Amino acid sequence: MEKDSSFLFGGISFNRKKFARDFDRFKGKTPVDSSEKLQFIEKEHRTIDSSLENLEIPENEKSEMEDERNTSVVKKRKRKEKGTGSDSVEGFSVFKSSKLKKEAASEENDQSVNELLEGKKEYYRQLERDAIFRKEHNIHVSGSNIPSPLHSFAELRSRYKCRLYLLRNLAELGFKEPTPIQRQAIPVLLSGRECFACAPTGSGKTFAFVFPILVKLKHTSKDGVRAVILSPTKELSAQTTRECRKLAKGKKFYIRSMTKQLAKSKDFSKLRCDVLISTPLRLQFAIRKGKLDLSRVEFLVLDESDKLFEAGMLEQVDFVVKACSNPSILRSLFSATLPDIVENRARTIMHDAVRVIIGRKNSASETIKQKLIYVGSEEGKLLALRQSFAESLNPPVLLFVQNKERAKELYDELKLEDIRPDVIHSDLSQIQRENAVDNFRAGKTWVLIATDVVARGMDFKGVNCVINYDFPDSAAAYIHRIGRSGRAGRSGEAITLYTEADIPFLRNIANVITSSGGEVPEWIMSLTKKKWRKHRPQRETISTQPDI
Ligand SMILES: Nc1ncnc2c1ncn2[C@@H]1O[C@H](COP(=O)(O)OP(=O)(O)OP(=O)(O)O)[C@@H](O)[C@H]1O
Repeated sequence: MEKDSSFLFGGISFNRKKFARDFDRFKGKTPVDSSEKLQFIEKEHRTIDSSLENLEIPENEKSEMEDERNTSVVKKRKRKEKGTGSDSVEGFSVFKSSKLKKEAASEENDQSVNELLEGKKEYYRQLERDAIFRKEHNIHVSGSNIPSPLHSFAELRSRYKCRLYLLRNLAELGFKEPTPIQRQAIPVLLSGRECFACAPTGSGKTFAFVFPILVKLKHTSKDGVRAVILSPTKELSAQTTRECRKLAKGKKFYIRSMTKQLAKSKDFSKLRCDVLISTPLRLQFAIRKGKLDLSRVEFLVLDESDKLFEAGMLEQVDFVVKACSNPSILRSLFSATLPDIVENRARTIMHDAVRVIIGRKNSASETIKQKLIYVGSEEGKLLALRQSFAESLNPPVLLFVQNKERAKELYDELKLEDIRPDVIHSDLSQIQRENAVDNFRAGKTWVLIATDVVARGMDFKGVNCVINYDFPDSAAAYIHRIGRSGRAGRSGEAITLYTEADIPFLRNIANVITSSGGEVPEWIMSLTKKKWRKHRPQRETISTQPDI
């Protein structure tokens, strides 16, 4: 391989030093006499064998190449047997000169070496094609033996024998081609590899993990839970359950969300469940109290994994991970933000995982137009908001505040205005929260005031604008909040209001804006970057009523 072509292999870890002999072999040293030729051929076989073991050949290609090799060995054996037969013909073989025999053998061996070299060249060509394709789709990978990315959904049938019903359901959903994360993460999981995946908000991560589960489960079983998907919130669990059922339509799988009621079951032994979607807390509760057995779980997905690894949930996640004790379990982590600390922690529980990053790690979706607006003080926020709504209100709009108290206050301020507002936070009952989500989805409410409880994973189609009424408390929170708009390639808008108290943290958000192609005033970029500690300053009460 020439030096100048190696840029194509970005993300593929091929150790040139380790395989120096392989490179040398392609540099054109050809043996001359036949004994040297035979030694060369034997060496070829040995090196190619060991190379096949060490190189990053996708499993399917590896077995194809091995098939090819075996066929050539069988052919060779047959030819040899044929040759032995003629040797036994009396009066003929005895006159055959040993020189002729050697030449014939050498020709055969030359042919098989050529075949092997051609196989290996084809393998390199495939690597190069994969690298070009990944580059085109902004897919970055690391790990060994990484399967080729998908060019189309149809390939799922030819490469992984995916059932027709799944392809039909994809077509019914209107999905014409895989998104970048689906192109790479689906083959990784279907090849039986564990996976860390980081891709922008709204880029189709849900189907990237649900699809392989449904392909692999094939049919329903009475053997207990076979796949577990952990989500940080009940809303997201309910949404993932719905998406999973959509994809499984027409097939009798038991896909369940761990509701409060279900978690209280005394006995799970008779529960038919193929895929279980839950928050860590409810699952921990069910395992402890209801003796839910997860020892046969074959797939474990940690969705919004960085959130799941935060203090407060980590212990419950750890409990669930331990309960999924099947030694051949396949684990995967998905999020739009994957800090190094989470990756490092996760590596301790994963085996030979493939890392798939779409675009730049921890960055916002490029389809969202991001703006920063200075409002001076808390009072200025309400003024700016009312002015903006008066000028143009393009619903649906999501308004984020920093805690439930402020959500209630802002709702009280806006509830009588002609903007059809509603509110969602953790003090509401499950039914009230579900209604708030459903009404917003159905367009019955136009402005939803929310805490970070709906900042992650929620797929409200067509949210035109996200307003950070209160400055987010981390770059990750910012990325997830604004990611409720601009989903599945649509455009969106995100406005972040900031006061004097927020200025020290502006630079961190500005970095996210610039890395996703947005523009930020020079003075903000020259601020010193401050280490985030949850930025939730004490803010004045939201009210236009004068204090008495
Ligand atoms: N191949 C596809 N073609 C078109 N649309 C798709 C495709 N795959 C998924 N979608 C749609 O894209 C939207 C966003 O997908 P999804 O909710 O999985 O995003 P996500 O990457 O998980 O986002 P988040 O990080 O916010 O959780 C959904 O409405 C989904 O139906």
